[in-house]
Amino acid sequence: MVLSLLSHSTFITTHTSLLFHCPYRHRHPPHHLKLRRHISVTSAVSNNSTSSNSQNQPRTLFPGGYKRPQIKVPALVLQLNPQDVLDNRNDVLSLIDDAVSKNWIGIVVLNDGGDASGGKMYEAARLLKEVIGGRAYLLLSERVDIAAAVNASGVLLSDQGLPAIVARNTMMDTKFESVVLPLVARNVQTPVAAENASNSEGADFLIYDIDEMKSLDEVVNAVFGRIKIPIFIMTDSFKNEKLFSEASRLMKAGASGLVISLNELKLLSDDVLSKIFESVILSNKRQHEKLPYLGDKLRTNDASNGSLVKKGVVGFVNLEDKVQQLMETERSVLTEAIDVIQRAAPLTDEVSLLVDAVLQLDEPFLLVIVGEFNSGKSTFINALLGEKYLQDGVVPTTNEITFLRYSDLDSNEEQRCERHPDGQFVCYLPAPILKEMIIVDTPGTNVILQRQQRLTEEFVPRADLLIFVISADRPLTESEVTFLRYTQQWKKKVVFVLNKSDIYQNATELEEAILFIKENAKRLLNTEHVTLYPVSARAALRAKLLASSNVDEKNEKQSIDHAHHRTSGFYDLEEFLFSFLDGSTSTGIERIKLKLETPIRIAEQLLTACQMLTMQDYQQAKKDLKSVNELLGSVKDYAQKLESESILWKRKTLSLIDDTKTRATKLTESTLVISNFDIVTTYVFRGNGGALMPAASVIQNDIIGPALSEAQKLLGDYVTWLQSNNAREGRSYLESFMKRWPSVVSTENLEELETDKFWGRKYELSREAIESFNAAAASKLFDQEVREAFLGSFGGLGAAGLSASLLTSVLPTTLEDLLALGLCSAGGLLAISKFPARRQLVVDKVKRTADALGRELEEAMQKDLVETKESLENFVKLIGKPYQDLAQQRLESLLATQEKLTSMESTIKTLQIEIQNLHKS
Ligand SMILES: Nc1nc2c(ncn2[C@@H]2O[C@H](COP(=O)(O)OP(=O)(O)OP(=O)(O)O)[C@@H](O)[C@H]2O)c(=O)[nH]1
Repeated sequence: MVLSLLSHSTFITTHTSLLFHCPYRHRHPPHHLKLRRHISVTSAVSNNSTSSNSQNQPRTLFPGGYKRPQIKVPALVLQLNPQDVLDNRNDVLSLIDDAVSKNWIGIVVLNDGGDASGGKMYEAARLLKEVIGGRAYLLLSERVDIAAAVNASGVLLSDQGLPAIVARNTMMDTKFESVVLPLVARNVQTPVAAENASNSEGADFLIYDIDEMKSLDEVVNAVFGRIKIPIFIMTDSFKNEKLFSEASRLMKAGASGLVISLNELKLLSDDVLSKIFESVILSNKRQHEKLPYLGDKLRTNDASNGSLVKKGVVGFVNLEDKVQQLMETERSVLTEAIDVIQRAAPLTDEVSLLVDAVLQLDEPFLLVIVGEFNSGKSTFINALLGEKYLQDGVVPTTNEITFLRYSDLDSNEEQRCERHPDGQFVCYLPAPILKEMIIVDTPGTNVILQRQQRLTEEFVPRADLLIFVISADRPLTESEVTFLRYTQQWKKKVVFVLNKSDIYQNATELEEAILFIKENAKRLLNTEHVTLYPVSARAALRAKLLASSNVDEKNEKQSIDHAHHRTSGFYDLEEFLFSFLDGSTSTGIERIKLKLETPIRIAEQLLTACQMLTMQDYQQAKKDLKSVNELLGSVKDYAQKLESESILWKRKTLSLIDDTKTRATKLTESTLVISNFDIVTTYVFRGNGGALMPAASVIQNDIIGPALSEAQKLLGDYVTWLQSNNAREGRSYLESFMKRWPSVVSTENLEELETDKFWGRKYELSREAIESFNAAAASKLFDQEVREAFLGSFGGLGAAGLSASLLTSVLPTTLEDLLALGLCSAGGLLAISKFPARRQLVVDKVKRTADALGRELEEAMQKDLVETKESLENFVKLIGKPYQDLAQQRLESLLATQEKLTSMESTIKTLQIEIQNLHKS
């Protein structure tokens, strides 16, 4: 299950919420716009890090921070001047709309037009943006400021223009809510400039200006093969009649497309264009090479495009059929999207918005009336309905979202209002307009009661069209502006109603108010077309009521005439609404588009939010995995530390052995002296067996005995040191894991981990080694060696020879021994001359025995050390493994989620384009 780890109840649980951008967030808790869910997050570094992350929301979620816009290739880039747009706007915009809808044009570049003022460029850009929508990218030449102001997709910089990074950062600063990087393209004329722009600058695509077609070969060789970003070719040398062949040639050679002017666009027939594109798609290998760079998404896009097309969008003659088909496609795509969203963020509350919106696809259009309290919403709705169905008044009257639906009641029947189990308040009224649409009355937006305000805000995403009622006595208040901005987060279409316009003294006052609202709304909504109707809802209602009442004819006529002049705006608005309901008009198609787009926009927002959450989780999971790996890896450091500390223990042990060796050697040397008459005679005559001789007793009692017990103690301490070190480290690892990931290293799991084996383990080879060294046996051996040395030398001499050695009692050294013996007994000389060698043999034997013991101990100590280290490593691996596996799985599942979200976004985008092209069917 995707994010299954997140639901692991015993993980550290942090409440994380992700906000859609909400203008009210500083004023009250924006609970309505939270993507609420509980995320169980693990943090190895700090358990608090996640909660603080969630508070400082990252600006983005995509690797490297932002999502890169994808450039469709092959495509045409249309480059035009502001004046081109402004001079003949309707024709030009419709031409562009057409070309964009057919997918010929992927990018529109608006030049700064040389002497064109910023104002003109801004105006032209807004018009273009409006007509293009999300179907193609709009880039402005050089003017980063205007690009940011009109929310264009990016900028085209000249060869000498701003550095790409500066342009990108400037745009990003102004588009802080966007997770899509602005596009930065560069105009180049030479291969070197092209390479610089693509490599070091990081431009997204290039427009290559070729002076002469003859330099094409140079460009092909030096540029196309080496530069990976899309390159669109611009040249004056296209001859219209030859355009097709030249364009095909260039694109087959590797160009991503051509830059064309408005005039060229006018001349290019669909036929020519489709031939160019087909020939390129069929034969251009570079196209395929580019796909990996452009990302899998493009391929998915194409695939989903194809699938949408296959599903029958193309080929419908009848708009209704097409709408029906689109709706079905949309329903199935969105049902899948709901599934993807629920899996990606299981506790997302807002998914219900999408569920509702999908269910409502079949429902009539949702016309939602919003506005501040007391602006006249209820009166306005009553006027639309032609009856005083709703209460009006100066105190806030609407506390609930109220759906007004059509019902076939006869006029005598009571109107029926009921609260539905899902919390909706629905009133069934017999007003004819409700046959075509559902009107939704909402609580005023600046009410002191926050609940009502939130209700309205929450409802905004579901609206197909917002009627924003502004009261003439306070046109565009600050809170209205804030609310308006918020509606744009959901990209809602807004129609303004300036109500109570009867309070203006004269037409000039009214005109001024209209101008003021329109100008400000244009800026706020970033659109050229602001629809505003000045009305007097009260007068319109009165007129309608009068018309339907039984007053005498003369009065009636007077009243209606009187009302008419005050309510003409209202009739215009009604006309607009009726044309809106008529699918055969352009506003009617607009309504269908809006209706179809409502769930799409919700899905878009939810998917973006899910991407953010998933990215946060992904980063966290990566940190977790890194941290568990580090923790596991740190055992090696510990082992190294243990190893180096153990050297001291070994040194101590070896030096003890060494001391003992020295003392034993000395004793041997001092014992094996001929002048030790007593000793010699005792050894020679006592014969084998019996108690140890004094020297051997000294060896046993004074040298080996104490040394052994000292060594035993030392090695005992060493073993304890190893064990306690291991126990301490093991426990500390266990605590670390338990503290950070209590669910994984739970006490229950521990039993399974058989930690007893770890804790109960003893490392005692060294102690065993020393204990197996037998002091008595060693002393006995020494005794024998000494005796053999004496016997071998003196055994055959007899008493005479031996007595001669009396002389030597005063002579301390071996040489003197020999000299003395030589003088006294020439016959003994030969026998005795071998004595020093024998003595040396004994000494060497003592040394060898000591050295062997030293080596044995050292080896045993090393083995104990290695076992200790291994057992700790195994233990840590054992307790860390479940988490390591889990963290790894989590990472993989989050990656899979990201892929699904991205592919869903792509499918939805394609669908959205289909919807936006609806008017072209
Ligand atoms: N002068 C004038 N007053 C109007 C007009 N329309 C409504 N009013 C008055 O404005 C006040 C508020 O009208 P409502 O229709 O209750 O306003 P509302 O926006 O529905 O109020 P809430 O539901 O409380 O948010 C009432 O006293 C209406 O009579 C109009 O066109 N002209």
